[in-house]
Amino acid sequence: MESIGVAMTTPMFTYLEQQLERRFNLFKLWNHPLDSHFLQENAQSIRAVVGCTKSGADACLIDSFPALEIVATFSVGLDKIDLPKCMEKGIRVVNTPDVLTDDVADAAIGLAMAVSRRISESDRFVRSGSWTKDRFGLATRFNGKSVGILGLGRIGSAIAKRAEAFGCLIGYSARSEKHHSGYKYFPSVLDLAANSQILFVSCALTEETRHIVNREVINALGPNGILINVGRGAHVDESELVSALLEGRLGGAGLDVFENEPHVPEQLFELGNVVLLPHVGTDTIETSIAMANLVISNLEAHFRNEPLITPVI
Ligand SMILES: O=CC(=O)O
Repeated sequence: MESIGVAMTTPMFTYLEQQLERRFNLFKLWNHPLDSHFLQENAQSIRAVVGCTKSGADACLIDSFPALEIVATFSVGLDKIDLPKCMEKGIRVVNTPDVLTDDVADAAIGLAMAVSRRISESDRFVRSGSWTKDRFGLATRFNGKSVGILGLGRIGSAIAKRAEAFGCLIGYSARSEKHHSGYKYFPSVLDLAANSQILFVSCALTEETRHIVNREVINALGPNGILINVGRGAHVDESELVSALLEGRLGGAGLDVFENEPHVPEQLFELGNVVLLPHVGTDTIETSIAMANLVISNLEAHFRNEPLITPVI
């Protein structure tokens, strides 16, 4: 397979780069301006694109490679791939589901715990020397809270399972009711938020779920409510979130994702009731290796004309 051109859109994980380099003719696109010279020399040999949450395959990139057969994303999220375009051109698409589910769910619970028990804030209190002069105030418990989950897919279900172990009462919103889950279904996101003390966002980003957490949903969650987002930044109307936190209309937030990564609204930096992560929900060594291996196995299967392991299209 050494002669097959594979284009990686941005640096994502050194191990993945090394494994791709061993098997394919790897083009690291960040080292090559996508100019006419590069395309003239290489476009015909590039049969696969490997993208990620930062940089996937938009219509322009897809059109640049006329021999493109498959797009593999080093992520479960598909929002950086022009799926209709891939469908139209008969380009296969694969992602990395399942292997990352537990780590994202762990990160979500970690954020909920960090916000409710004020863990990051109390860590800063100790480091700054404030403990020698003052007492740290009270937090609120995580266990036993009513939890709402937006999207009861693989990750949402893993969050629910963990929250259940903490004695939380689970409700969810999803496109359809999952009768076997045993959790309370809320057809309306607004009702879910009104009945939750902590709202987790873990659905896929689509046109229907963009800004699904809007001003009304935030207000329904209320001044004691906590929002946890491990989905995508665009699930939440970020400027509404910032003003709700500044005005005390929302109790707190734990965010792994933002609308314009890596840029985060600076007003959030001043708020103690907010915990901010740099989109690291999947970033453990174990999961990253499993994701990379899945990308490789899918590409190898494709080029051997074998069934794809995790096909999207
Ligand atoms: O955000 C992470 C992913 O989509 O895998």
